[in-house]
Amino acid sequence: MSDFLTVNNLSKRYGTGPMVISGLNHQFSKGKATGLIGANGSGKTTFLRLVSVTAFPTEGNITFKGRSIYDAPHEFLKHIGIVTDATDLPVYLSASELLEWTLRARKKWDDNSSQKSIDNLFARLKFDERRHNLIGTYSSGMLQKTMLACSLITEPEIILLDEPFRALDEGSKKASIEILEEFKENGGTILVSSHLRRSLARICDDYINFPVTSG
Ligand SMILES: Nc1ncnc2c1ncn2[C@@H]1O[C@H](COP(=O)(O)OP(=O)(O)OP(=O)(O)O)[C@@H](O)[C@H]1O
Repeated sequence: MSDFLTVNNLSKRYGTGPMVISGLNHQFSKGKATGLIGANGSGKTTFLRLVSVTAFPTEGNITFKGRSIYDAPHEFLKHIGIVTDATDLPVYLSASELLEWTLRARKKWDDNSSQKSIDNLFARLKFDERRHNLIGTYSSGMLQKTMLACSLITEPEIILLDEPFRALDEGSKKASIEILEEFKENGGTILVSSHLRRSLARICDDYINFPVTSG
């Protein structure tokens, strides 16, 4: 689909600093995964912030189904799941409670089936009984699994993943990739960043390379 998620001549600088992203054009398609590849500081996280409407372009635009995502951010964000590089999850909830809260906030909670869906997703991600402990006690891998589960549980159209495998052990990484492949097979779109191209080889259909700019 040509008019799904489109990046038009996108540029971003912070304040009066150098351009971090310059004139980027790209079309993302349904059911495809795109790797965002580049060295540290090349602008991958900045690009994901622009797509998640937590930063705004200096020039250019991003459209979703023909409409600027900056015109109606909440409408757009209903369709999005996000795994960021931040770890500021609510420390006094458990992962299980956070997913319940997320489904209720999106008005997708179902008394009959939602708890089972949450338990199944955590089991597939190899997240054991500690998912019922408070998030404040979690390791970095457990935080990453919590965010991944949170991004998937609402069945979004697009997921944005910033280095989603960084803290995962091999078994959990393999399990996560299988879940992401299934998400794609069901028509989901994935934007995933990494500084290591080979870590994305199994799921990505194409790539955007982010060069480091010196100003
Ligand atoms: N809030 C900000 N204010 C000013 N400059 C910023 C801000 N956030 C990022 N930058 C700068 O923008 C550039 C790109 O940073 P960004 O975090 O997008 O890169 P990245 O490719 O995600 O890096 P990494 O792989 O290390 O996470 C860097 O030079 C960084 O210092």
